[in-house]
Amino acid sequence: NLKWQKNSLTYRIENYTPDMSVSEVDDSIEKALQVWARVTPLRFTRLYSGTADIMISFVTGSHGDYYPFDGPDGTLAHAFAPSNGIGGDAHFDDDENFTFRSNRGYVLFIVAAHEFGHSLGLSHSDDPGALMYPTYSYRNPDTFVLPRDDVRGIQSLYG
Ligand SMILES: CC(C)C[C@H](C(=O)NO)C(=O)N[C@@H](CC(=O)O)C(=O)NCc1ccccc1
Ligand SMILES: [Zn+2]
Repeated sequence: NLKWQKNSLTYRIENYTPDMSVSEVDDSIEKALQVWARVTPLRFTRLYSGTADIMISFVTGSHGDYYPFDGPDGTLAHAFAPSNGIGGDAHFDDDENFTFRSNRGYVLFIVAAHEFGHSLGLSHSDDPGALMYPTYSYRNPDTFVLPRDDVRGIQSLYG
């Protein structure tokens, strides 16, 4: 499944990292989804129970899929391409220090926006300025604008 066959998607935040407040996590996740919603017909609805298309969790080490996390740094998170079941789900390595906007630690909004790119069907980009470039670089969440390469990529799927 290259992409979702529907424009209305649901998400659920299953648990929280101790690194930030609940409202900071909620805000980071919501803004990360809006990054993609703004340039596509996609719409996201939050669920507080049951199974959502995009299940979001903070986990460490082995956590029930075949891709155990690796402690601090290295892999920060992973997400599964569109499909039913684990498809779309995003797991964040809670051995990282996630932050709301500081450049100490990893800005959750930026990591989440990258992961949701995968959740929607995007692979990594070789454009060093792209959000979907394989490695994290700090960007100010207050001034973040989705780079052109990412707009092109997502609109080739859902434009
Ligand atoms: C092979 C995968 C599982 C590596 C994994 C990733 O790309 N997740 O989407 C990851 O955590 N990559 C690191 C970089 C690395 O492991 O070398 C990363 O910084 N990912 C988060 C990221 C990347 C670019 C922009 C924003 C966030
Ligand atoms: Zn990635």
